[in-house]
Amino acid sequence: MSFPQRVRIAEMGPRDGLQNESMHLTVDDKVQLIDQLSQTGLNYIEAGSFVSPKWVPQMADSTAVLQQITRVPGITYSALTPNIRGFQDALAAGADEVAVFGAASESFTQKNINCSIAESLARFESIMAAAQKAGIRVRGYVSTVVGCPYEGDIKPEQVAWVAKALLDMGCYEISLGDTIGVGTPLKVKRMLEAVRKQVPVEQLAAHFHDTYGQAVANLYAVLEEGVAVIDSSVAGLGGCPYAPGAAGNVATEDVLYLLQGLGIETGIDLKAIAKIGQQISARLVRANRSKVGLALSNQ
Ligand SMILES: CC(C)(COP(=O)([O-])OP(=O)([O-])OC[C@H]1O[C@@H](n2cnc3c(N)ncnc32)[C@H](O)[C@@H]1OP(=O)([O-])[O-])[C@@H](O)C(=O)NCCC(=O)NCCSC(=O)C[C@@](C)(O)CC(=O)[O-]
Repeated sequence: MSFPQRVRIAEMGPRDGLQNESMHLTVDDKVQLIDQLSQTGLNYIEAGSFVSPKWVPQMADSTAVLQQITRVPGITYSALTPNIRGFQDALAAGADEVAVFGAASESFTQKNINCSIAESLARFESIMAAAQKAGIRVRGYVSTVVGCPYEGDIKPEQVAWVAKALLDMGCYEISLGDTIGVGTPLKVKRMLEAVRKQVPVEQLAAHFHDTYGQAVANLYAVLEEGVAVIDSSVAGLGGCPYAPGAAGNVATEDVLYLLQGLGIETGIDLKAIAKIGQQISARLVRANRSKVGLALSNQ
């Protein structure tokens, strides 16, 4: 396989990022972040999630956020929905698209959404039916695709099975999450090899966390195999509340720098993203976790 000519970045900062930052931002702060990101050339921003506020209090104000952002034509503002109630709330708030989220590990599924993998798939079926009726596209996540904080290594065939189940129920794209960032290039390649026997590579996205600093290397490995959609968070914001110790998503700045070096188009302004990364890190009173962002800020 050869590298794709163009890659679509799905910006996760406002959702995956902020859901796990200890400082809770105001609605105005979140709206400002999304509005700034909307001016950088991104065309996909995950803006919030419609989950239980007892489980993830940081996302409790997603309705207000989605209602107050300034929408830029051509950008998809998406939201995470674990059940039919979340789907209805996301729809009412004006989400353009929703995402269901499952996992390849039974224990992680229990800790994250309080049900088994089979029960989660049944819940998603009802979201799929409602989404189809409303004309809304649904993205599917599979978490813990190489390792689970509770079960250790995960078999590639198990990931392929869950990914195929999401595809079969109607998800247009499956995002493969290395939730705790334990992957290495060989491991993610082996996982991808199994998944692409079940799901066309054109319908796969890579969602890698950077806990062990391997995310950019892992992305290089899957780009070589033709994956052309990458999830990332400005300044490497976040982590996962049910994956203790996990770092945030790979930083958008770091991904853009990698892609620029490979001559792969994204249409996104790296300097503009880096500036936002510095600002949001300062607002959260935390270090910027993008090496590229830090390097650019010193120029
Ligand atoms: C799925 C549930 C709700 C089940 O939680 P449950 O406790 O089994 O559900 P329940 O139906 O018994 O409801 C419990 C309470 O939650 C309420 N509730 C129920 N549903 C909703 C809703 N949609 N919105 C708002 N409230 C809701 C419901 O009304 C009730 O309220 P109470 O009567 O106690 O006051 C819960 O486990 C949950 O919200 N989990 C979300 C966990 C989460 O958001 N995790 C982070 C996102 S996943 C991730 O980050 C990974 C990813 C996607 O990025 C990829 C990767 O990195 O791998």
